[in-house]
Amino acid sequence: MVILSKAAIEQFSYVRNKQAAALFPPLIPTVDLSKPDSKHHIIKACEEFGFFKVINHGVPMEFISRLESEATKFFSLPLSEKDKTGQPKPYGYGNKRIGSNGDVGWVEYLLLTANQDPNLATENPENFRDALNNYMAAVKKMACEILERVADGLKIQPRNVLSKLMMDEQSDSVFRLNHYPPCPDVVQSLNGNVIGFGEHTDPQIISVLRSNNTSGLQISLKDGSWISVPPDHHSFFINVGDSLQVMTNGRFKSVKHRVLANSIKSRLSMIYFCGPPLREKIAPLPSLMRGDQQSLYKEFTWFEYKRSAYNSRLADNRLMHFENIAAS
Ligand SMILES: C=C1C[C@]23C[C@@]1(O)CC[C@H]2[C@@]12CC[C@H](O)[C@@](C)(C(=O)O1)[C@H]2[C@@H]3C(=O)O
Ligand SMILES: O=C(O)CCC(=O)C(=O)O
Ligand SMILES: [Fe+2]
Repeated sequence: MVILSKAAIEQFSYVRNKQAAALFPPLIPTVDLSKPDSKHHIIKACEEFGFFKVINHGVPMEFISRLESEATKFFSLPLSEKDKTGQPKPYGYGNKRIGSNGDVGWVEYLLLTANQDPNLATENPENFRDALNNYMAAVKKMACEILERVADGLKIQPRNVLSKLMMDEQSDSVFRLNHYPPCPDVVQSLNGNVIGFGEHTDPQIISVLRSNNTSGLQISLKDGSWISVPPDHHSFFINVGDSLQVMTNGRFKSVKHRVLANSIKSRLSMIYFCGPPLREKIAPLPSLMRGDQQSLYKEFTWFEYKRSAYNSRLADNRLMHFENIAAS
């Protein structure tokens, strides 16, 4: 067996990445929320990538930094302290295991409901809770604005047809803090990749992601190739989720994404998943359906979709079970 030196391994992964970058230059669409015409850019990005970056978002940097510092303090606690939060069922503190169907990754996380006061079992959780509430309120407002611009861009009325789902008191939104510690195995693995969070699509309407300046997030393009998303700690990234794919009858595609672990730097990300109320029917918006166009999906509620999603593995195609075969 040939044993490769570390330098040789690095050379391999450099060549691979260089080729990928040459073929697929970084082309993440950026939307400036301060621009009145941003709705057109949002629609284009949702159609082409199911993903875009948001600048001039209006979320105070102070809220972001405070939450980052509280989250860093939380993840620095001894494991026994973090475990007091309780295992994720689905909410709680999780370490390496993602969901309950056998997925694992180089990650620890805190998963919380976004609509109730977070249940934090640490000593003096007041500052953390306060930072979470301020951050979530500001991000929710921005997500609402984005969904209203989506409605405007799609020329559908009323403009809160999508945003009202996540603004509903009973919306089933989720908040997640992910911490990816530096991973020593990255340099030892042959292709230089260790999975932090395996490939998947998010089940909700949209997800609003912010991370520190450590790379790792990748999105899959329509041709199946992966591109790295350059980190930007001042900006947010929006993922189209499965529910929005259905509501647009497939015009927008939920973006497949994953996170690769980093050998040197830790990554901290915070994601707000905008979910509808459990009772909500998830179906194509009638005003988007032309003539005799049929729904690509059978009718289902968010409760039904969520139940099915939480019984699936990360990489599964969750919408497959809800496709309307008669329409294809
Ligand atoms: C493996 C799983 C984790 C997940 C529930 C699931 O069974 C399949 C969907 C996963 C996902 C991906 C996006 C979000 O991070 C998440 C909270 C969600 O709503 O769906 C996770 C779920 C989880 O970690 O519990
Ligand atoms: O941590 C990240 O940057 C992304 C994680 C993710 O996709 C998720 O939690 O659903
Ligand atoms: Fe995700």
